[in-house]
Amino acid sequence: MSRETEGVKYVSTRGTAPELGFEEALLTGLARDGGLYVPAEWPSFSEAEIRALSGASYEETAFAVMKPFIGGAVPDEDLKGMIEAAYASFGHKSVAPLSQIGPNDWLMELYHGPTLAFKDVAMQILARLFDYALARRGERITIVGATSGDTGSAAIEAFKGRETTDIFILHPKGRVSDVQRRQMTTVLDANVHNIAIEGSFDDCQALVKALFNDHGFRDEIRLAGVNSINWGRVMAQIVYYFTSAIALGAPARTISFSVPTGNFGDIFAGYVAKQMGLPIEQLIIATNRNDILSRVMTSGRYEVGEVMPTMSPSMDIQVSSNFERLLFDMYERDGAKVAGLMNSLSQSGGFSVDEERLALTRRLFGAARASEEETAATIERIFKETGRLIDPHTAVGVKAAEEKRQGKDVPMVTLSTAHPAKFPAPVEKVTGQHPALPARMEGLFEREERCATLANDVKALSAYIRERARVVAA
Ligand SMILES: Cc1ncc(COP(=O)(O)O)c(C=O)c1O
Ligand SMILES: N[C@@H](CCOP(=O)(O)O)C(=O)O
Repeated sequence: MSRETEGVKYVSTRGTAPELGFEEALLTGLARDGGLYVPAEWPSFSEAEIRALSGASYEETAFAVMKPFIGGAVPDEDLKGMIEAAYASFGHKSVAPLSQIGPNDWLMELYHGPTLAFKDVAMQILARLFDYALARRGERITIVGATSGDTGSAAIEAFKGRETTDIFILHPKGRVSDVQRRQMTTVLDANVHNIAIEGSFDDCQALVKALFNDHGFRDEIRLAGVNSINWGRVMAQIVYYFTSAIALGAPARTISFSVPTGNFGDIFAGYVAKQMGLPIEQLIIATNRNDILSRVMTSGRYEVGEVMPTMSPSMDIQVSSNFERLLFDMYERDGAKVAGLMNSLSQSGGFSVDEERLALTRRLFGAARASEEETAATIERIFKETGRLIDPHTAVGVKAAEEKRQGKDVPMVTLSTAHPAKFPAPVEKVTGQHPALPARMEGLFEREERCATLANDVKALSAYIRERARVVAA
């Protein structure tokens, strides 16, 4: 691994925004040319360095994996302190434990954080990194984020009450589960603002991007992002690919992962782990019937359609932000090419990927889509075979793993991205069992809710935020 990490540089996938250091990339979110920041180079670990992590705690591995992306921006002792604090509240001391569901099949339980979904793993450290940087600079920011349910609850939990930050979270009205909505709207801290948008998650995400692309507004409210457009989110998610692969025998063995996918952030973290030297055999893109990602892998055509509601609502997404980061690597980091593809996406709703580049990508990525019936049948089967309740997003991952796995000898880890109690209705319907919320969430359904409703209109949204954000432009 290169020890020369002092000045880690970040570049935009569209090639024209300024290169930034770690802290600026973190606070900037979306690049000013509309692209996403990625490190100028992927750091790499030797086999011996990966082997040395066997027996390390989650926190120790997190430090080793994230440090090369942070460089000198945070002194080691401070970073270690933030990592310890981030995971202290998790309900399992391994943070992301593995449990076996078949002879060579595993679930990685990513739902032991405060809001019961994998987003907590990154959000808990991200909030601390933000606070650290802002306190050092004596600055405040305004976070605006889009959620299909889980990012929003994790972000609100991580940023509530923080002096440095106001947070505005947009969710698609009526399209998140009751537990997800209440996890957001019952947080009444003065710096938290929930907004239900009359539209889909894609509309919410497009509104956030429009705010970022309005440079005047962006500078005025000191806009920052906590969606996976923010590199810090992806960075923190790389860690659990390392901990799980090492627990199952890496670097001596290769491991495959099936990843329930919507915005392509979580699976992109797996791709980065592979670039860093982790021996990953296969990464399976698991989608529900909003299957734009499985279609692009099969046909090469990325074509946006209507978002369809499913029992895995957090993945009801068509415009998948982080696919742009993969395209950047597929096109040898040619920012102009990526900008062209993204332009065609916004002008005509789609673009095509060259067949030869796709063929190379398919060496690592498989893709499968689970229908609603298949998702329900998988929840039922896993319950019958193992006595476990799994949530519908996890079920999509398990189904895709069954369909796409190559080689029975390679351990297959499905990312279990949410606790079943976040989506009780479909789980209870097929198993007859009601997945209970943990005791610490008792009273969630009795608490007062606070949430505004706005049309899918960027002007109305920016006016609403401007009135409430406490940041005043310098
Ligand atoms: C429970 C759950 N599973 C899977 C996903 C998909 O993750 P990603 O958007 O990183 O692909 C999400 C949200 O994004 C989620 O909330
Ligand atoms: N499924 C997500 C959608 C937003 O994705 P992100 O990873 O880009 O924040 C959610 O639950 O909000």
